[in-house]
Amino acid sequence: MYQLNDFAQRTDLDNALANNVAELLSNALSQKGKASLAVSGGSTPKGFFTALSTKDIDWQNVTVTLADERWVEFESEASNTRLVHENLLKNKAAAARFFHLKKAGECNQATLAQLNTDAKNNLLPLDVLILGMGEDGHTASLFPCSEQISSALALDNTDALMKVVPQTAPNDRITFTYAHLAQSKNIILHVCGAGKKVVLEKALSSNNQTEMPIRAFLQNPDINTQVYWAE
Ligand SMILES: O=C1O[C@H](COP(=O)(O)O)[C@@H](O)[C@H](O)[C@H]1O
Repeated sequence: MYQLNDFAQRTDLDNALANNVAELLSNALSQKGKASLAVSGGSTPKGFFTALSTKDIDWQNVTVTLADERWVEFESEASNTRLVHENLLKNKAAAARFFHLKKAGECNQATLAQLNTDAKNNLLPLDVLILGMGEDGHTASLFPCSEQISSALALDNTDALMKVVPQTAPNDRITFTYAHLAQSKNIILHVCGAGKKVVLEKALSSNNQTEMPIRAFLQNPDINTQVYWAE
C-alpha cells in the first residue's frame, strides 16, 4: 500500500523529505546507536541530498549506500556513487560512512558473493530506503526489460545484491533485490514531474509486477510506501 504526499514545489518536497529522513535516522540512532540509509540515483534526488546533508544528526554512525548502481567508473556522469558523494556526503553528512556497491573490475560471481556477505553482515535490514522510479516503472535497477527481472523480484531470492542487464537503458547494473529492499523499515518513493505522475497512476491501475516493478512496493499490503511527489 502507499500514501501520497503531494507538494506544490520541488524545494518544499526536498525540505520535507530531508526533515522526515533525518528524523527516521535519528530514531534509529537513538534505538541502536547506528543507522543505515539507501538512496537512489538518477536525476531526481540532488536537491533532497543537499537539504539532507545539512541536518544535524550523528552522521558518524550512519552508513549510506545506494539502492542500485550503474557499473561505471566513479568519474562517469552516470555514476550514482559520484552523485551521492558530490551532493549528499558533504556539509554535516560528510562524516557518514559509504557502503560501495561498485567495485574495481568486472561484476562477477566472486565480487557479488563478497558484496552479499558484507551487506548482510553490516548493513541489512535498511532503516531508510529512498526509491526513485523510471518512466518504464523500474525502481532501483529492477528493470522490466531485463532477463533477470523474475529473480530480482522473487521474494525467496536469498541474494541481497545481483547483477542486472537492462535492455532499454545503458550500463550493466548492480541492485539490491526486492526481497531485501522490502525488509527496509521505512520505504519512501521520491518522484517529480507530470510525466512521473502518469507513470504512478499507471502503476496503481494494474498488478503485473514484472511489467512495472514499482508495483511490488506500491501494492504490497505489508509495506507502507510513502510517496513524495512534486510537480
Ligand atoms: O537508472 C536509474 O533510474 C532511476 C530513476 O531515475 P530518474 O533519473 O528518472 O530520477 C533511479 O531511481 C535509479 O537509482 C537509477 O539507477
